[in-house]
Amino acid sequence: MLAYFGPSGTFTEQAARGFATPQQELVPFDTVPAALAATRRGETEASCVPVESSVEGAVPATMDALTEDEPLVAVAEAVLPVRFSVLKRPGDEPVRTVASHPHALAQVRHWLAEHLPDADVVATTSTSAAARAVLRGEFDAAVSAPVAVRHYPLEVLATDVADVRDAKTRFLLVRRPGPLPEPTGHDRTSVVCTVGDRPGVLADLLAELALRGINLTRIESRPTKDRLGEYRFYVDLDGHVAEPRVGDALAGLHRHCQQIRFLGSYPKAEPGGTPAGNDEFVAAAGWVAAVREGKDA
Ligand SMILES: O=C(O)C(=O)Cc1ccccc1
Repeated sequence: MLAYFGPSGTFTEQAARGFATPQQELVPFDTVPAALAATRRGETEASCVPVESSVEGAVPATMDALTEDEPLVAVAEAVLPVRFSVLKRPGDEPVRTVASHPHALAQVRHWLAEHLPDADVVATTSTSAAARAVLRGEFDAAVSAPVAVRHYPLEVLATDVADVRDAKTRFLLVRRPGPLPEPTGHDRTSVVCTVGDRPGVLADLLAELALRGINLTRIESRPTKDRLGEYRFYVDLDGHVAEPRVGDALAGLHRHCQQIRFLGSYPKAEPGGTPAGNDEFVAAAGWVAAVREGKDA
């Protein structure tokens, strides 16, 4: 069974369908923490959750839920193009309220200002939770994934709605810790670093990557929630922990962090980034090993 952030008809469901094996059952959960909790309890083999949007940045609910409680590790990622459909109940009633996930609302602000300027905008847990609520009569319209209309008998008011063309969202498939995916030469590694309050600590983290030629693809801070001004850093970098340079860099991060959590090494969904170029690191590690054994100098 594969858990996903639902209910039926979310963008996350589309991503989950891309990950699922033909015999794997997909199970929707109304929140990201609920989906992840089912995987932590072992009730589902894996969870598919949204992690990052090219327009709105990180999905805080996912970042928090991956850091709190028992560790889960990403084994795959997917990147989906995001365009919205606006759905309403059939009929001529005016649209006074529009609902959706905050990331969706942020991506259609201009469209709403132009086409539904008087409507109140309401945040829901997901885009399809908004469609479901429209069907129940709680709101008049929902900003949804185009597939939502297959799940909810609503009328399409508009399609292809997006203030930003070519918007994309990245999703992760996470499991309980176990064997890692094999390195492909085109991987991403994610970690969360909790650091103490001292001058230069962030520069120390970045130096571990820079001096090994490792490309940083994302760094985000989130409050630890323990004390005002105390943050965690979410770091995504090019490469796989099995590569000597990445392993060395993670060991370096570990030395600078009060806490560090490994969130996975997994194949990147899209081309780009720096090529691995690991040969000199492998050669160097081999030389050190030989020196230690007294076979080289
Ligand atoms: O609510 C959904 O459908 C999701 O999967 C989260 C989301 C919201 C907006 C854009 C992309 C993903």
